[in-house]
Amino acid sequence: MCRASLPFSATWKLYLERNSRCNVFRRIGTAGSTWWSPQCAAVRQGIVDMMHRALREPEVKSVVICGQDGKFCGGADIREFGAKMSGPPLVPMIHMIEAAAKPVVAAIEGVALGGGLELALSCHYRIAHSKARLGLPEVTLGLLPGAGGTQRLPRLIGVPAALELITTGRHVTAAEALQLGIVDEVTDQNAVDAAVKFAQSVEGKSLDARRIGTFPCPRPPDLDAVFEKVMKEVRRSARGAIAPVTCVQAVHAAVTLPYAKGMERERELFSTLFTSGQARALQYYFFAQRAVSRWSTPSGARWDTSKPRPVRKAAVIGLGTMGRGISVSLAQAGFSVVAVETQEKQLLEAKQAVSGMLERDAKRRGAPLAHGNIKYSCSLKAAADVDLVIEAVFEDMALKKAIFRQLSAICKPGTFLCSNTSALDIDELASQTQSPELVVGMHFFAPAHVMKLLEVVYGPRSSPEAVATAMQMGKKIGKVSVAVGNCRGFVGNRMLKPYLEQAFFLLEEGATPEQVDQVLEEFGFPMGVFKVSDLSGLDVGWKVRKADGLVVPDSTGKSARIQGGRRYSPLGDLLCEQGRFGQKTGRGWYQYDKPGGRVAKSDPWLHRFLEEYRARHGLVARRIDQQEVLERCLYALINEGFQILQDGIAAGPEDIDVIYVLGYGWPRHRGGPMFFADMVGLDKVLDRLERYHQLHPDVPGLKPCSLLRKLAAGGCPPIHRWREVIQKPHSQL
Ligand SMILES: CCC[C@H](O)CC(=O)SCCNC(=O)CCNC(=O)[C@H](O)C(C)(C)COP(=O)([O-])OP(=O)([O-])OC[C@H]1O[C@@H](n2cnc3c(N)ncnc32)[C@H](O)[C@@H]1OP(=O)([O-])[O-]
Repeated sequence: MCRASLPFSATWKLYLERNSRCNVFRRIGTAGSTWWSPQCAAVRQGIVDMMHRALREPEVKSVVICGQDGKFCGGADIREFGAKMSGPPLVPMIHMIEAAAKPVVAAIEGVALGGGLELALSCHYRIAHSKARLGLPEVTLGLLPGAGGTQRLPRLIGVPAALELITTGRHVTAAEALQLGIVDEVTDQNAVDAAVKFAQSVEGKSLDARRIGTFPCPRPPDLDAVFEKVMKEVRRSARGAIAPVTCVQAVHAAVTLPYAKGMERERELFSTLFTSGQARALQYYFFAQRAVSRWSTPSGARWDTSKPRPVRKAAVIGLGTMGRGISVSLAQAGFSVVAVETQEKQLLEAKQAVSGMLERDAKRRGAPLAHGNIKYSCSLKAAADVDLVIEAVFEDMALKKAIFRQLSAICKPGTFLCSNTSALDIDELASQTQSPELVVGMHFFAPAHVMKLLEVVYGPRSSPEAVATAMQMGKKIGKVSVAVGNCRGFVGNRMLKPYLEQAFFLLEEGATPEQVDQVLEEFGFPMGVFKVSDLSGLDVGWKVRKADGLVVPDSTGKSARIQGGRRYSPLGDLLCEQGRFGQKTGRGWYQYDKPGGRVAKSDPWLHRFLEEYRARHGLVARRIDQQEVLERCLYALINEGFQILQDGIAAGPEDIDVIYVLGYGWPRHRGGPMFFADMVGLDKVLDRLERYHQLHPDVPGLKPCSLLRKLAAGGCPPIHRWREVIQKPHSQL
């Protein structure tokens, strides 16, 4: 319950009590509550009652609303969305605060997010601690600020700034909030004390100019053009997400309608989003991203029982693109880094490149330069005294093995040896060392200093301590780390294989790269599979396929379309043989204006090549519709995801979904591949896979995995119950 105290003569403090780290509304009140839950109803009731008392009692001249333990409020409790709302409604409560005849001041410490900021905006003044963060992140949960945020913020800070904050959900610092005019004062001292002092200083003054709901909304002179431009931009970057677009509509209402009508419009739009599948997906993803830190392995090691060892000094071996990005990430996080590249010339180039990256980043963030944290060396011996090594040399097992053997001899006892391999066997690398329990994979994604994802790969011999240390290290450098088992390609790249394979098969059967890419981009991927292939270089996969012995002609001299009894498409290999490696050579699945060009253009050569290829192999092109493109690519990938769960390579569907959203451009508003399967319906996914497998019996990737069958046979339990089925291998569910 809210409680009031009178520590300062005539100012009441309304405490928003909480007992959690984030102070969401659920936890305002000792048991925790949301605006919708009974406990939160009690909180709202408490605020309403206390406000009534404060307004009634003549000796009270002002009110301060604050959180406890240094946090104002993180907004509504997402877990409890959907529960029936009881108690005083939120919006009238906010109106009651705004209409109060005595000054109400919000003392913002920690965070004021979502409904928390909306509450603060209903106060007449806002005082923030300098370390506080403020924002309306509802859009990231598939919602819009539904308690007046879309109507008050533009009135307070103007339409362009409000649109930017509401459509991105970006948090701002207290300093930026002051600059924008969201808060009235920022303090380094105790914000509650400052707010109380401030409240006392404005007692008795007119509040007419302080009620944001009564402000006219500033109207840009070229209103239609402004909104048209913003809408176009938001639609483009939203890639099918509806919440950002709806946010723009809500802000438009603030400008074009009187306040009360604007609030009605906000409520209508909020209700539409609230029940949408996208909101479900984004809220699932919010928790999935947090769930992956509670990792476990099939051997029983767990996040809460395995202790990481401190790492102060780390070495990066190999300073190609990945090694440079990793060095930058480590240096920025304050680790002391030894960067090793055996060739002097490459070392010098890498040093310049890393310095440039650090400088640009420091400038962008206004942060101090982290140059001094990195020492460069041509010798592996420089890694002798580090606590952890990340090897990032070429994807070549023989080379990596040699390095692991040397590192094992050079490094001090207890040094963790990690490999940034994207697919190779961690156990094979561990077997080269004297202490295989210290070996894990740390698979970064390019560009390594930008991409948020890290796959931490444990082998059968990796110790829980090694996994815990790599996971913690990932967290320290700002990554979302996901612990995964050891297999070819781990989770992300393993699932990519059947997806790519289907894309190639579709070309053989009559599709074009443009058609496949368009379908995938309309689904929400930033780039279709063929554009990604051109960007990352076709030669990468070609090298791997050659090493795997797949690039061989058949008995008639044509490139083989069956390998090891299963269908194989040599299309990628044939392009590489023509020197078409993608953007870097100016030609790939598309053409570019020059080598290194970025804008993909349809290439008539490629279309002719496909026709000739089909003719050579006796394939007759057919019309392939959008649904088939999507289902074959995505369901093959999802099927592999189920196989990964069945094999225990990922502990749960959340791990896979986080990997796909953060590492492979899976649209966040679709939750991730496993969540998407849940939304589509497991029985439907199974049915379609069965059908496609009947049509293509030589494609094992289309054969539904037994876990999928089991889940479908068990009545398609919701995604949060899949773990129960996975953990009970014999369960019939
Ligand atoms: C009518 C309309 C009203 C309004 O417009 C709608 C809203 O307000 S929508 C809401 C708008 N608000 C937002 O979108 C704010 C979303 N939250 C955040 O941005 C960060 O959590 C916050 C900055 C608050 C703390 O960061 P941090 O210190 O790094 O800590 P952390 O992130 O690790 O979280 C700690 C624990 O709290 C959990 N949890 C957190 N938030 C919520 C929640 N809202 N709910 C439930 N739970 C939540 C989180 O899962 C975790 O649990 P666990 O079991 O330990 O894994």
